[in-house]
Amino acid sequence: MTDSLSDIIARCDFLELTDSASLYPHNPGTGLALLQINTPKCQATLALNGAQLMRFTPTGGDELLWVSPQCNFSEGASLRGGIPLCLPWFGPHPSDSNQPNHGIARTQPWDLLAAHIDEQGRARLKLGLQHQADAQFAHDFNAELTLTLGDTPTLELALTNNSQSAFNASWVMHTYFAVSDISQVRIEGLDGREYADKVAGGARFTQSGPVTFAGEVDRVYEDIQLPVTIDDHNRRLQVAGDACPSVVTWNTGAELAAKVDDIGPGNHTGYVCVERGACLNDTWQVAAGETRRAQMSITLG
Ligand SMILES: O=P(O)(O)OC[C@H]1O[C@H](O)[C@H](O)[C@@H](O)[C@@H]1O
Repeated sequence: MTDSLSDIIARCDFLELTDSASLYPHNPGTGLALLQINTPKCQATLALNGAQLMRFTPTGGDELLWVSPQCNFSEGASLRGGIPLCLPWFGPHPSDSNQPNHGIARTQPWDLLAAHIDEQGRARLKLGLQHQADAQFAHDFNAELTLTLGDTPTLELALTNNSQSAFNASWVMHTYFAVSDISQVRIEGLDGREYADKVAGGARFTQSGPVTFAGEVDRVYEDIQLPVTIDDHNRRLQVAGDACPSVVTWNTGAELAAKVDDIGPGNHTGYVCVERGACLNDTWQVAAGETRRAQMSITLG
């Protein structure tokens, strides 16, 4: 039998159950339970809704992640900020436009399966989601997300096909990075690579130089094996992936931000999404009974 959430929290003095009303008092929503993680190395906040890391602050350092001032903290909502996990499809559903964008994992309650401090003083939390075949996704699967929170965060995904036949799964770890000003941000490491431009209906272009943000940018790069770097004037962050060949770069720009309820006018300047996963031509085929694994890590420098 697995331990309950309250058993794990009672055992782990670095975990504390809190809620969005306490941590985000000005945000909309009916309220959401949040888990606060405090260790000598970092302070972090996790929503069990979506297994979504909302905040990550290295001790003595600056916050890594952005949460929209309009993020709707409600059960079953998609939370605008932090690191949503889009799974088992990225973007619109491949065949049914009535299904939600970006899959079902980000709006489901996940179970906290285990938590401990490892020998290097990092908090490790394992979360799980069981899906039974239904109208949204016609295969049983089990997803596990393991967060390792030291001076920097690492996220590992394990996806197991529990059904009798293979399925396709596209997914990304959709990180909202806090930036000083989007107009100053450059994403390095994609020069010369082809991308699908979602702003241009998926037309393909070749990246020239770093990605910059003078308006809406929504691009998917495939088969990227090396880390990409976010240069934000004040700091540089590396986003590395193991078995995360796709990179998505996204910011609404001013015009679209004003139309998106949970972003709002002017709020696009504070974030850049640099996402890693497997989508478009990198989509996973997961055989019956197979487990696929991937890892994303974020480091300074
Ligand atoms: O509004 P959401 O469903 O959270 O999607 C937010 C964005 O996610 C990704 O970055 C996609 O590439 C964008 O096309 C999408 O607009």
